[in-house]
Amino acid sequence: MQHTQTIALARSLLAEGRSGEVARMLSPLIEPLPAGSAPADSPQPILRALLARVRLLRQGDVSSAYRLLKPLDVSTLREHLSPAVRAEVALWLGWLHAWPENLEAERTRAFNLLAEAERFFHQELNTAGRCWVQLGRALAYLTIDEYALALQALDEAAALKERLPDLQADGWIQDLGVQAALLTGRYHRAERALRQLQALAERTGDTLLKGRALAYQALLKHVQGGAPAEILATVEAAEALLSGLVPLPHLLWLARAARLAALRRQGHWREIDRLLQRWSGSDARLVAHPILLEAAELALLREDFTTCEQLLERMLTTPAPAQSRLLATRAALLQARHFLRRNQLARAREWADRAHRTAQELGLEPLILEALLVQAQIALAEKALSQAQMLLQQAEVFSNYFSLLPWAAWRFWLLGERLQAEGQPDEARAHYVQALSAYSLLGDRYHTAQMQLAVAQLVRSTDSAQARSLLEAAAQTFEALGVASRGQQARHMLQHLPHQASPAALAPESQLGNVLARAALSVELVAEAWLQVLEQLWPDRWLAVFQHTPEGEWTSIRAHGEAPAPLSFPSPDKPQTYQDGVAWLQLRALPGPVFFMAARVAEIEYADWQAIVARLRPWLPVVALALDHALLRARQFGELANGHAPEDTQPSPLEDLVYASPTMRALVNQIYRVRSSHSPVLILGESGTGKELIARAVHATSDRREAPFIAFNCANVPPELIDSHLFGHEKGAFTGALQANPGVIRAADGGTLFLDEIGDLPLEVQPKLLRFLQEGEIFPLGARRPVRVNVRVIAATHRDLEALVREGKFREDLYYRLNVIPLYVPPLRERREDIPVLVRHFLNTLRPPGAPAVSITSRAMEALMRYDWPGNVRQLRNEIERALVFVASEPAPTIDLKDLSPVVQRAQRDATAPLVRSAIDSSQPLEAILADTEKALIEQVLADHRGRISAAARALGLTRQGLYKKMKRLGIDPGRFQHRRASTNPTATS
Ligand SMILES: Nc1ncnc2c1ncn2[C@@H]1O[C@H](COP(=O)(O)OP(=O)(O)OP(=O)(O)O)[C@@H](O)[C@H]1O
Repeated sequence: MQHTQTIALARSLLAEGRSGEVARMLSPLIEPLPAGSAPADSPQPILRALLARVRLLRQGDVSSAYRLLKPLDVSTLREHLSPAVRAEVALWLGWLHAWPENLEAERTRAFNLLAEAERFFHQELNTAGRCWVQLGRALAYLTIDEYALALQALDEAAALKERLPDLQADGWIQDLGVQAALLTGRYHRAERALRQLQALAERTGDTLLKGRALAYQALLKHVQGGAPAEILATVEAAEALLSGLVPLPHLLWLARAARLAALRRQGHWREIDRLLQRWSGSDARLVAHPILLEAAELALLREDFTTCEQLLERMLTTPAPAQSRLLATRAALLQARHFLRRNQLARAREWADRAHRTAQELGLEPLILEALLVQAQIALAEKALSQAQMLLQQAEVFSNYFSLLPWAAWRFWLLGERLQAEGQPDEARAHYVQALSAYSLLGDRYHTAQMQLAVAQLVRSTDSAQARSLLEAAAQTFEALGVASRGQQARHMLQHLPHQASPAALAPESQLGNVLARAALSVELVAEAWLQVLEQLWPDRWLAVFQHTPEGEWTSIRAHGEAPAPLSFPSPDKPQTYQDGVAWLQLRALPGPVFFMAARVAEIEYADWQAIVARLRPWLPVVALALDHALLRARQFGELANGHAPEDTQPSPLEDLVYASPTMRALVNQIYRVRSSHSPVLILGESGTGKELIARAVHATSDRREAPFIAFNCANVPPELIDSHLFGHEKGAFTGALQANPGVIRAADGGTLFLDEIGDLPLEVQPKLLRFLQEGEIFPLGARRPVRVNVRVIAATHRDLEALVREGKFREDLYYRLNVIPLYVPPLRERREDIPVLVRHFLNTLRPPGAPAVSITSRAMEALMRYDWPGNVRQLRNEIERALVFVASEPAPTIDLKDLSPVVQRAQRDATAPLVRSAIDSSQPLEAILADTEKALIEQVLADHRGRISAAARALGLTRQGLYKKMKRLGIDPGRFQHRRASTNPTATS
């Protein structure tokens, strides 16, 4: 067969994922290249590029791939090749320079080579080539710690891939997606990508992909607090697949990291010593940093401070071959914990601050959270209580992590320390007990013993029997682990315990932690454990645990005794209710399934029941955690294995709200935190940032979600009519009031009223609104009596309300009354990470039904990301809508730079002049460019003023007529910008 045919066949086999056959076919054809040159017509360069691709992607064999391509790694040589071969060679060389295990790699060359390849693929409309370029970029970004850019490149690769039948590209999109999601703390996204990766690995029989998927699964289980034994089993499976394949152990290291963490939790520290010893022998440079980090962690736990310090010193002074800033941040955190343990608090703080800064620069949430908690711990040791309190509050922004056991345990511990330092020993003990249970749920022996010590310290004078059993357990653990100083501390405390004549029997609930630790394997077991404890405290009654699914179904999970005949279920968002002789207690709240326990309680016994509930209250967070854990396991082991879709990351009430930035995530967390409050909310932010969407989200997550949401824009109603629109009027209340009108406040009864542009509320109406907020009553015009209404008010404005107060245009008392829960929506230019996801969202939602998918080039996306968006998300939405019209008639519609408005294009040109020059050169005459610019400018101003012609004309220095003329000439429809005006008529949504 001719080489040309062989190459064509190889390409089609590669697209089908049959790369093993390609390797067998191509290997014998490789010949040495003549020294110093590569003849233009030789098939060798392309054969080498294809084979290098297989060696790299299928076997992870960097050195063999590099041997094949190294002779071509000189640009003067590549210049002699045909453009297509040159692009292919540049692509795979780019990949090699991005590859984290390539110790000879120069990372900047990776980007140059990939750009070289992209130029050609772009001209040739080679979608497959462009997709592999984006994947190469994603890998390179991951290697140099640019995680947001890596996620963006992956999104672009995924969009290009939509039109390709390339299973291998699919595999890599998921593979790199899991890595990026794991590091940035997007665990649901990681789970989703992992499931797809596993399905693909199954379909293609690709062992490397299978092994990688298992390694990620082990890591995911670890960060989510999975049982150590299960983590170890997954790691073993991963190692069995990978070790035969991968000559360099960087990949294996992922699985090994999970193994070491599991062993650390189980207390098998000597086994860790042995493994580190073994692994450090080979490929020393590659794994040096992770090994040093692991060894330092262990030295710290053993309180061998000198070794710990030396190891970290060594690590911080040698640059790592990949992800060096990530590793340095981890090392800094460990330094901080190490100095904290030695009570050198100033140095500890220095390191923790440094780690916090770099974690923030990298945008890695789990590391930011870790830094915050270490900083809080240091502040507690410094007795800087308000500082500690502030740091712990900041950590609450990441509350979604606290449903995962490792974070929950740490948080309980710190809260315990804080309460102890504030002189609240009972509260502190409750939190330590929660930490203790969470650590034992995790199977973390060292920290369990540490919490046993902490609880014992607090109870030793009041309950020496409990203190004794805790101290004995702690001493044994510390001695077994070889942590001598802690063991001695426990023994010393044991010797000085006051003697108790007859040891009091252990209260049933104090065994609960241990029972739950075993029970967290499944929801049914947790329910059973809980019921058994309750039965001891409240014998001979009907007791049950129920689940309420998001679809609204109630199911009994476990029950003891006979259920009352007609059983009526409580409202799922009430933490505690008593109805028809049954007491209900919420065990786990939203999001996800809600759990309740029910008990038959006669009315006269209700007080006794409440006493039992009070006694059990400290355990409720632990039960909730055990349930969370069991649900997580069910997802990991059930659906992950058989490919079902789990519940989505974004809870459904917020599905219209699209975001990726940490600031927006923090905002969403805040919305969840205030969901059960009925206080007014004040949303501040520039025009078009999504304030109304946020208001809708507050409503949709609250217990008012079934009742109406009414939006009212104070700026769009003539001032003299606002009063009657808001508060309603009786028939004949004023001239022209031919019908009675209830007004929007009454229309929102039971639900939420959204008052947009509250800064425009006329001064005369303000006292009436204040009265309503204070009294919950309104006085419709012409009415004789006040009317009571139950409405939650959410107000929003883009104006500076404090300035309006100073200028006397807004009442101060009303401002304070509205500003109970302030929410701030940042402008889009301060959260550019949201732009790619918003763009994709609008590309999907704004195209007509049935129209083909539209993609976007990286140049266009880059321009969208650079532009400052004075009109925020609304302007971005208009921009995409406009571009979609331009490309609608293309067979494979793609938005390129030239399809964007000139102002946006300019943002890109300022950064990369040549790109825009080519766009202008290629397309239009000067008049057209000027017309476009003028059109975009007018559209932008119209967007900023929400279609108000007079205001826009003023801003542009035109008369109304002048503006109308221009709009007519340029084909601008002002109606498009009046979206908000249309929505001022009260609309009820539920
Ligand atoms: N995070 C987001 N995800 C999806 N769409 C968004 C997001 N933010 C804003 N939008 C869209 O942008 C447009 C403007 O949003 P919205 O009307 O909520 O802004 P606003 O801040 O209330 O504006 P104004 O201050 O002018 O009243 C809407 O079409 C909205 O759907």
